[in-house]
Amino acid sequence: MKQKKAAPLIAEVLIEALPYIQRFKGKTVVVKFGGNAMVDEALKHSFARDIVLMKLVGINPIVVHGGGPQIGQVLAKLGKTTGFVDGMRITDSETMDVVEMVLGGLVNKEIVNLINMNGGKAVGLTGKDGDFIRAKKINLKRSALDDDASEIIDLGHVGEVSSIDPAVVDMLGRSDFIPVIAPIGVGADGYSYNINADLVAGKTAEVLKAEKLILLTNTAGILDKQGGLLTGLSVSDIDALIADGTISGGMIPKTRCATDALNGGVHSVHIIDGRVEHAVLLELFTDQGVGTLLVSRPRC
Ligand SMILES: Nc1ncnc2c1ncn2[C@@H]1O[C@H](COP(=O)(O)OP(=O)(O)O)[C@@H](O)[C@H]1O
Ligand SMILES: CC(=O)N[C@@H](CCC(=O)OP(=O)(O)O)C(=O)O
Repeated sequence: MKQKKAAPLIAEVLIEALPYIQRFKGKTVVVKFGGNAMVDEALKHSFARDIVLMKLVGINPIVVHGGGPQIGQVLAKLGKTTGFVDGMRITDSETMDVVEMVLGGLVNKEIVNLINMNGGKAVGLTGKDGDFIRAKKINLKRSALDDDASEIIDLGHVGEVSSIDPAVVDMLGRSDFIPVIAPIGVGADGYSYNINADLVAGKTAEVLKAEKLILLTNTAGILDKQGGLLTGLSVSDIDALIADGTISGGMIPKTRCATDALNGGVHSVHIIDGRVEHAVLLELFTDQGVGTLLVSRPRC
């Protein structure tokens, strides 16, 4: 039986959420669910419930998902290995087929199903649906920070977003539906492109003029070299942390997309710990928030 004295606490929590619900009602929030955050069933359900609750209180959640580890598992079963450069998977034609099957099929439909099982109405999309994510082959310089570097690394079918048509996602989001987007784009040549999910989330947030972009991952946020949590970071702080090697691997595209989104008008970006139950609700509706907050300018 529930203890009676918990009731004032519940009321307190709900009241704490009220100003946030009022502030975010009618606003779009893009939530990126990273493959590393999809670690166990309970967490996946808590994520889905958070998304459903957001929709019910009048926020417009748009889910963009990853699935890097899930792609890796299927590739391993097929006896195939792939390398990464700056957090991007080198993607040959065979790997692209696996990426499309895993992201557009397995992972996308799992998330759609989870949201629907928890009372939402999710609709899964890849960038091919309605031709809404146009992609082009990514040109990665030998050093991501060196604009003058002449050597381009060929990552195969890895793309970057050339444009996003917001119409289909906007239409779904304005109705009862919750769009769930797999990060696959289509080129002018009709080929599929494997796009890092963080990049798709950032561009989607920018194009939809989202209030917030929330990136769930498998760390407490951006950590310093001693493992301490960093927060209140500006675009210039991020550049410095990449240059000195504090930010590396998969955190590079994540922070790059975050800074692009901030420069593109998204109000705030949060990198939060997807291993914590209800991390999205804790970030949105509580005074303390969680994880790393990124802002466009240094805070005074
Ligand atoms: N400074 C940093 N702070 C936190 N994580 C970092 C940092 N630098 C590199 N990383 C790595 O980035 C990973 C998150 O990126 P990624 O594996 O692509 O996750 P996701 O699947 O959530 O997109 C972390 O698990 C960690 O290994
Ligand atoms: C180009 C590139 O690297 N694409 C990613 C797409 C999935 C992704 O981004 O998944 P996470 O968010 O779980 O890392 C990949 O192939 O793994």
